[in-house]
Amino acid sequence: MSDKPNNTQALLNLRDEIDGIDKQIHTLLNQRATCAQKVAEAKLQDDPNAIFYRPEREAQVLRKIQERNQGPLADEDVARLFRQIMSACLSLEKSQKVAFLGPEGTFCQSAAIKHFGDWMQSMPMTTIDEVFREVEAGACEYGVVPVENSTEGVINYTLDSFLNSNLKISGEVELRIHHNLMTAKTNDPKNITRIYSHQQSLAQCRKWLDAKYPNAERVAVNSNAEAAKRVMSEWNSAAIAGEMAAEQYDLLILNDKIEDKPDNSTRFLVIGRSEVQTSGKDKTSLIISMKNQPGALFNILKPFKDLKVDLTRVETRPSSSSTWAYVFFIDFLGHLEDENIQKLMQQIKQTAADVKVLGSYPVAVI
Ligand SMILES: C=C(O[C@@H]1C=C(C(=O)O)C=C[C@H]1O)C(=O)O
Repeated sequence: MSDKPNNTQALLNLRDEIDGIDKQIHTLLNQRATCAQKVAEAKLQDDPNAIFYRPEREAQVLRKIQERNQGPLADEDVARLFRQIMSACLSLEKSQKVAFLGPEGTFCQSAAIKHFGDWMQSMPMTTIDEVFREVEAGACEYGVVPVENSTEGVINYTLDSFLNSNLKISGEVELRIHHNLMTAKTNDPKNITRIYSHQQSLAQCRKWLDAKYPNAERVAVNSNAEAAKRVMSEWNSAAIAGEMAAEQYDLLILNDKIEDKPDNSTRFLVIGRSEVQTSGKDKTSLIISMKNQPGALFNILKPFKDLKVDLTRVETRPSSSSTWAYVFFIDFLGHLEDENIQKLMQQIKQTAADVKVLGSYPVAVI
């Protein structure tokens, strides 16, 4: 019998129990990974050009995890763990190249990692247009682009990119956005006279900046990560960016969570070249151009009411075809394969001048 105090023996016994559980988890993880490899073989037998990433199936797995979770781990935490397990399993089937609005350290990269896990190959692009082009050209399987922020509203450039693209929406990611003021570790905060960030981030922190740095010059750049890169070499500058950018560029966070609205979040879209099957809890996005006649908008929206389809977003954008003409970006709950959505599409196509389906995809799970 050990002469150590009783609680140490209890501790050792519990650690032995954890070792036994880890052994089981380890065995099961490799069993699961072996299954995923067999799924990949089955996919290839069915179609030599098989698509390995199946967003609908991943959404179903994550929903089941959350539904049956008994704790003590929180539902979202367990789902994030399984997100990483699926990411590792998918990488055994085929590594996924994912383009995002870079450079390294942007919230867009954080959204890509949240959705695809750590095993995907993230490829930073300079502009949203470049993300679209990389996926269209087949250089990347998927792309992640920002589409709306809870404070600043919709990101028009992303919507406009869909007007001239054949890409489909494969998924959506919601990310809580915390902005931080950061600077090079060698800088003296008292010398800050210029603050860099994306124009959306400057706008989301406007009140804080007005209060703390009313005289500092505010310079909008392509992305928050680019802002972080710049201040590495400027003694009198600071950047507003995410925690990931501070780590990426070894910067000192002077003030954290400086966004004016506490629930500040950004929604990102996952874009790809193929359609997504139904997951059981989906969303569909369309671009609709209307005939220029009285009641045209009413005629477009009436079928949604009649068929009880839940509209989640309606945005208007100038049409690229003619001056003063508009198109509508419409999101609603349901999948194109659903019976009531098929009825809805028939009625919309009768009244709209043109309908472009951007895709049906799972509602964001985590
Ligand atoms: C195993 C599969 O392939 C991939 C991996 C998945 C997983 O690890 O659960 C789920 C969907 C796919 O992205 C599958 O399609 O079932």
